[in-house]
Amino acid sequence: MAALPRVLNVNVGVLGHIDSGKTALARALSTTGSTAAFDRAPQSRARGITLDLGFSCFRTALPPQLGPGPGELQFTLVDCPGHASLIRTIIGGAQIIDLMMLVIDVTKGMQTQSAECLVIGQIACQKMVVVLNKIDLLPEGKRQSAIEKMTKKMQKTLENTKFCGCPIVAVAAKPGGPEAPESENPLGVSELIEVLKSQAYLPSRDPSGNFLMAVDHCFSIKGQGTVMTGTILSGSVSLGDNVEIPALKVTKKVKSMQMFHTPVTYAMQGDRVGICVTQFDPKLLERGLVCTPESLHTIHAAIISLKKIQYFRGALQTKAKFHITVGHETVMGRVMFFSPAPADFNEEIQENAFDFEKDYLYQEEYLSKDSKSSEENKENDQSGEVQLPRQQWALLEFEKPVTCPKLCLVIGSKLDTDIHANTCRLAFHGVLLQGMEDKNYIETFLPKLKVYKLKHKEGQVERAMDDYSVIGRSLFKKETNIQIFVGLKVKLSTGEDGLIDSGFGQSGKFKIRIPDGLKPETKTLLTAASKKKSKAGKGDANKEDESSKNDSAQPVTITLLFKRYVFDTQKKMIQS
Ligand SMILES: Nc1nc2c(ncn2[C@@H]2O[C@H](COP(=O)(O)OP(=O)(O)OP(=O)(O)O)[C@@H](O)[C@H]2O)c(=O)[nH]1
Ligand SMILES: [Mg+2]
Repeated sequence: MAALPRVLNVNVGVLGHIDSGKTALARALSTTGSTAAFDRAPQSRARGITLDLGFSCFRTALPPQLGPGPGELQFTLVDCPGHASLIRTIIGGAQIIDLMMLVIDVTKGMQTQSAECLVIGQIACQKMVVVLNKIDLLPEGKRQSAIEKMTKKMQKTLENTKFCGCPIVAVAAKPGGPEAPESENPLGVSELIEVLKSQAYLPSRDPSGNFLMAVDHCFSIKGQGTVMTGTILSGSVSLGDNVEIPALKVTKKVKSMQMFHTPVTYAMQGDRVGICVTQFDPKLLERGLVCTPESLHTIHAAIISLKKIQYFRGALQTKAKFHITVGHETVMGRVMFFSPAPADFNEEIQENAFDFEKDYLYQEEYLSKDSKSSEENKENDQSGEVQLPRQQWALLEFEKPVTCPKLCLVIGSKLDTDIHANTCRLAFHGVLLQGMEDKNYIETFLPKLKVYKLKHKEGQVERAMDDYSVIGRSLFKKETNIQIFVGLKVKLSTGEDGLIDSGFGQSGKFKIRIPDGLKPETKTLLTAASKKKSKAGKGDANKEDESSKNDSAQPVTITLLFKRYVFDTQKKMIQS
C-alpha cells in the first residue's frame, strides 16, 4: 500500500497588539477552521475581540527543505488575543508554537502589546515573520514608500534581538475593513504563505519523554464522552493510554482521538489533537494540562534561574510580588534574588541544574547594570566596571500551589500595571530548576539552600589594656548579648587580627584579644588618643562627652565581618 502522504504540522502563532488584524489574517490564511477558530466563541463575537486562543489550519505542498517524497505541510495557526489583560493566554499560546507571526498595523507601527509579544517571542519562539497589515489603508500613491519606511523601522527594532533580519511581509488581510464584503480579496497573502513555507522547519519533535498536552478547549459529545482539544507539548499518546488531568486529580483512558476531524490512533509532540475520554463535566477544565500519570508536580515554591527583561522599567526587588507564569498557569508569588558568591561570579552557566552544595549570595535586588547593588560592586571593583555574574537565581514562593512540568518556562510580570501605561509589564523570564512539593518547605527544604548574607559591623578601639588586648565600643547595641559573638575574628584598621574575648562593662563595650600583640605604631596612636581625651576630659563630664565626640576621629577602627545563612534556623555566624 502506498505510504500515506506525510503531513508535517508546524504551529504558527499569530501575535500582536489588539486590533492589528490577527484574526482577519488567520481567516485569510486558513481554509479549514477548527472548532475554535475566528472568534466564533459567543463572548468574542459580542465584544468583537479575541478572548481565547483560536485554532485553524491550511495545507501546502511540502517545501523542498523539509525532505523528499510526497507529503503536505500543515500550518496550524494559533490566533492569540491582543488585549493587554489577556497576556497570560498569549504566553500560553506562545509556548505551543514553533514559529511566530508578529502582526503590526502598518499605519501604527510598534504598539505596547506588539513590544510585549516581541518579548514573549524572544523567550518562547525560535523563528518570526513580521506581517505589516492593513496596507489598504495607505493611499495608493504613497503605499510602497510607507511600507518601505515601516519595514526599515521594524528592522531597526529587531536588530539586537534574535529575530534580526527576519522576513517582513506587507499584507491586507481584510481590505476595506469590517464593512468590506467577504468577496474582497486579501492582498499579499499568497506571498506570505510562500514566506511561511520558506521559514518552516522541522521542529525537533521528540515523541519520547512524558506525554504533556496543553488543553485549550473542552466540550462533551452526547453518548461519546468529553473531548479535550489541545497541542501536545512533549511525548506522545496512543489510543487506550491512561492520561491524568492533574487539575481534577483524575486519570482517564483515551477512548478516541481526532486531528482536524480525522480519526487517528497516535499523536506526538507538536500535533494538535482532540482526545475523547469518559464523561466528565467540561466546564471543570476550560484550560489546563493532560499528562502521563504522576509526571507533573504540584509545587508551593521553586528555585529558578532567570534573566531580567531589558524593556522592563522597574527594579526587581527581593520580597516584591509578581504574577508568575509557570508553564501554563499564572499565580502571584514573592521573589528572593540571589547570585553566585563573588568567587564564583565567572562560573559557567548551569543550564538545567541547581547545585545545592554551593554557597550563594543574597541580593536585595536582581543585579543589572543599573541596579543599586551593582553600584556597590562597581566601587569594590578596581576597573570601575559593574561586575555582573553570568547567572542569577530567584526563590519563588507562590500564594497558591501550581502544577507544572519540571524545567518549564517561568515568566514574571507586573500585570497590575496600568494597561494604558505604555510600558512593558514583563519583568523577567527563566527556567524552573527545582520545585518544592512539600507545603512545609520552609522547614523541610529551605535550610538546604545555602544563601548567605554578608554582615559587616564597624566599631572603634577605645583604649589598649595591654600589648595583647584592647577595649572596643560601638560595635554592638547596649542590649546585645555579646556572648554569642565571643570567639569571632575582627580586624583593626591598623592591620592586627583580633578575637572578641568577652563583654566589658554594661554599655556594649567588649574586650578584644590581639594574639600577635599590638604594633608599636598602633600603641602610639592609642596612647596619643587617650592623652588627648584625658587632657580635655579633666573633671568636666560634658567636656568628657565633648572629647568623646572628637573620639569619633579615633584613629583605630574595628571591623567584624561574618556571613549568616538566610535559612539557617540556628542563625549561626560563620567566618571563613
Ligand atoms: N482596512 C483594514 N482593516 C482590517 C484589516 N485586517 C483587519 N481589519 C479590521 O481591523 C479590526 C480588527 O481585526 P481583528 O482581526 O479582529 O484584529 P485582532 O488583532 O484579531 O484583534 P484582537 O484579537 O482583539 O487583538 C476589524 O474591524 C477588521 O475588520 C485590513 O487588512 N485592512
Ligand atoms: Mg483577534
